[in-house]
Amino acid sequence: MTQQDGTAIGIEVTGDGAYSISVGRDLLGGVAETLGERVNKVLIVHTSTVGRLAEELRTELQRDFAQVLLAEVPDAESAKRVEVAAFCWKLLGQADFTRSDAIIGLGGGAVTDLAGFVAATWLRGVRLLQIPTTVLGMVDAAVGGKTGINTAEGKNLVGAFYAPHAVICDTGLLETLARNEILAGFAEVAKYGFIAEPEILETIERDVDRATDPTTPEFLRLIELSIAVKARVVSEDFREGGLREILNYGHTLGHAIEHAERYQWRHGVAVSIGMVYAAELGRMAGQLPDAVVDRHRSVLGALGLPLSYPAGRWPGLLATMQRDKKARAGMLRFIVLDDIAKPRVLAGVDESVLQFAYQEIAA
Ligand SMILES: NC(=O)c1ccc[n+]([C@@H]2O[C@H](COP(=O)([O-])OP(=O)(O)OC[C@H]3O[C@@H](n4cnc5c(N)ncnc54)[C@H](O)[C@@H]3O)[C@@H](O)[C@H]2O)c1
Ligand SMILES: O=C(O)C(=O)C[C@@H](O)[C@H](O)[C@H](O)COP(=O)(O)O
Ligand SMILES: [Zn+2]
Repeated sequence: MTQQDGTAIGIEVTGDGAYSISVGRDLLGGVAETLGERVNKVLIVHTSTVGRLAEELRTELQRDFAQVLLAEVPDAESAKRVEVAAFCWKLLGQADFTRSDAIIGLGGGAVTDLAGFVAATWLRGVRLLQIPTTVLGMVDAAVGGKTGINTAEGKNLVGAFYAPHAVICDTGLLETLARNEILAGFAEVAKYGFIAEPEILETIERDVDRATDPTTPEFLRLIELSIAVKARVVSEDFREGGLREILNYGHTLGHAIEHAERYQWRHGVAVSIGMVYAAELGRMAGQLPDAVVDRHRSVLGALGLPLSYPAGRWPGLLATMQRDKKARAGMLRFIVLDDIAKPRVLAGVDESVLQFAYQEIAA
């Protein structure tokens, strides 16, 4: 991490398609420069919840670029549909967007996943600038180059690995974000604590209110620590050949819960339950100590996140998990911990053990 000009921290993702993630406040004045001179036209993909911000950004960018268009898309998970991607492709086609033009994803993780997918697929790839406006987008969705949409069969089943040109995380944009959205984002922050960075867990345990208040130094530190873990992993394994799978901690069951809830639940909320399940599995099928399992419940509980799910839902969840991207030849794979910051893949576990672990989180 390098301090840039006193206001922004720069975190680098290295390897093919290297890019920089800036974290700080009042950073949107630098968007035009970040996009670069070769860009001619810009499409800003956003939802109505950040509509005013999108308008302001458009006005600002019109000084530097020939054409700046807005694509307002449906809110939250409804944005991650092929029909919405097609709507964006249509706008790009009608405005004659070429490979020297650019797309901005401005919004939560759902918007940045969609905008990233549209950028990856339009003309097989145009410049992408991600400007996340949620905690979850800043620490996770917008910063790692995984893009995608859902299908009727499951979550993120269509997508591409596509590196952004840059990511700008302006924490001032979080001022309008609802408290429950901040806490949902903290599920992914806690995930980094469990898989890699104990300081994150200690900071939440010390004072959860300060940790989750976007105006405190503790909050900023947690955002930076989280992005740093993600950047380290993505730099080493952009296309998820191995190491990157650890970022899916809690997601095998989490994605199945999102599917079961018809995507009406927030991603982080589902992942919270998924992490408690993964911890129980790590205890039963691995060697995770009881105290660490308890710590999952205390940290996630302190964040006000759910820890259990109805007992009768197991058969449906199991069927959905078989379609998880980590599954190989019908064999389910989970990320479990041997201890804090010691993640590994667990594969080929007997279904009875999977169900037994589920009983521990069943409401
Ligand atoms: N690509 C990845 O690596 C990755 C990682 C994690 C999550 N994700 C995806 O991210 C999505 C979840 O992202 P999310 O939690 O940001 O949810 P989201 O995008 O649905 O946003 C949550 C809500 O906050 C609103 N909002 C956004 N910014 C706001 C602001 N500044 N002020 C007021 N309201 C605002 C949105 O309109 C929405 O209603 C899921 O689809 C998940 O699969 C992707
Ligand atoms: O960046 C990654 O890699 C992750 O797994 C991050 C997750 O938090 C994220 O939800 C991701 O979209 C899940 O990936 P998927 O490949 O299982 O859809
Ligand atoms: Zn996630």
